[in-house]
Amino acid sequence: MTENTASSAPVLIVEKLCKSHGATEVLHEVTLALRPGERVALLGHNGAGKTTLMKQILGLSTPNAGEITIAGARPGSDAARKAVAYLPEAVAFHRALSGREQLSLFARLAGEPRKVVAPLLDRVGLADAADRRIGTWSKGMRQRLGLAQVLLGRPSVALLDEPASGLDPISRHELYSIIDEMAAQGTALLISSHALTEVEARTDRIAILRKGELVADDTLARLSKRAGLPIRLKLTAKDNDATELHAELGGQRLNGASVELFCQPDEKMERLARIAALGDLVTDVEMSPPSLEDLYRRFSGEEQP
Ligand SMILES: Nc1ncnc2c1ncn2[C@@H]1O[C@H](COP(=O)(O)OP(=O)(O)OP(=O)(O)O)[C@@H](O)[C@H]1O
Repeated sequence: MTENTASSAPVLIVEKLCKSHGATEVLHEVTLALRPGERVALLGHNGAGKTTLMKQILGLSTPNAGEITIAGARPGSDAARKAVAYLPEAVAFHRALSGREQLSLFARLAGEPRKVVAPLLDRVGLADAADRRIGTWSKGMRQRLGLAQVLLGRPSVALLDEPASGLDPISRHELYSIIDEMAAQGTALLISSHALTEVEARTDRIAILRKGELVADDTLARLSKRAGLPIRLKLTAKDNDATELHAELGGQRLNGASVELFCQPDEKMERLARIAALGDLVTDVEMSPPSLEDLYRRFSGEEQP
């Protein structure tokens, strides 16, 4: 997130958006705003409505109620189409074209000069494969070409639907560094994902859709606080014998050598002071705050709040 992000006006505003397919309501009063440079993870179970929300933002489908504004424009208008870029979950390209030909075509459609194509192919790691037919490429390579297309128009808003799917660990790492670069240049990114550990470290905010309703939209730290999930403390005992430590502190013994305790964030310092007072009975303390996976379970309804 850029430094002035917090003070700038949102570039994407979704207000009380409702969408039904027949009698089924797929999105219910979804409200969400993204400021320039923000990276927001959009999480939710299969069928929660993530792709449907992106389609409404793109103007590919019309909502039943509510409003969307992209850089001041309505979805589907020329101004909005210029401002927003989309990487679909399954990227499809012309298999007979080479990567360079396909991206050149996109550049022409976007009104960009041909000279932007080679540096972009290089940026997404496709310089060597650029002149081979896309039909011979792996899924990960096609995904990278999709990312080059997203970068092409220097969009104000980028919607990435499962961008890491099909990518190997190194490519995933590169993907997130491209996402960081786009954010640093002011693009607001909405990134749908099931890869919780990845988005935990690489996004500024977490939005969770549950059966079409937005049940969480905040930073990981604030969501943790709101959920009141406990912190885990794992203590290693002197001489790998946890008998005395367990008698002092209670909790759960692990392999006879460690003790596991859970406490609320506001009890943490008091617990640590008590542990420190035990002197060399404790040789190590590991502290783990709740992970995004724990929070996701809580907010997505796998576990009742
Ligand atoms: N054109 C359509 N007609 C009828 N139902 C639809 C249509 N498009 C989506 N749906 C339904 O809307 C719900 C939300 O689908 P959506 O694709 O938005 O979910 P998602 O969160 O993107 O899921 P996934 O993680 O599996 O990609 C699903 O129950 C889906 O079956």
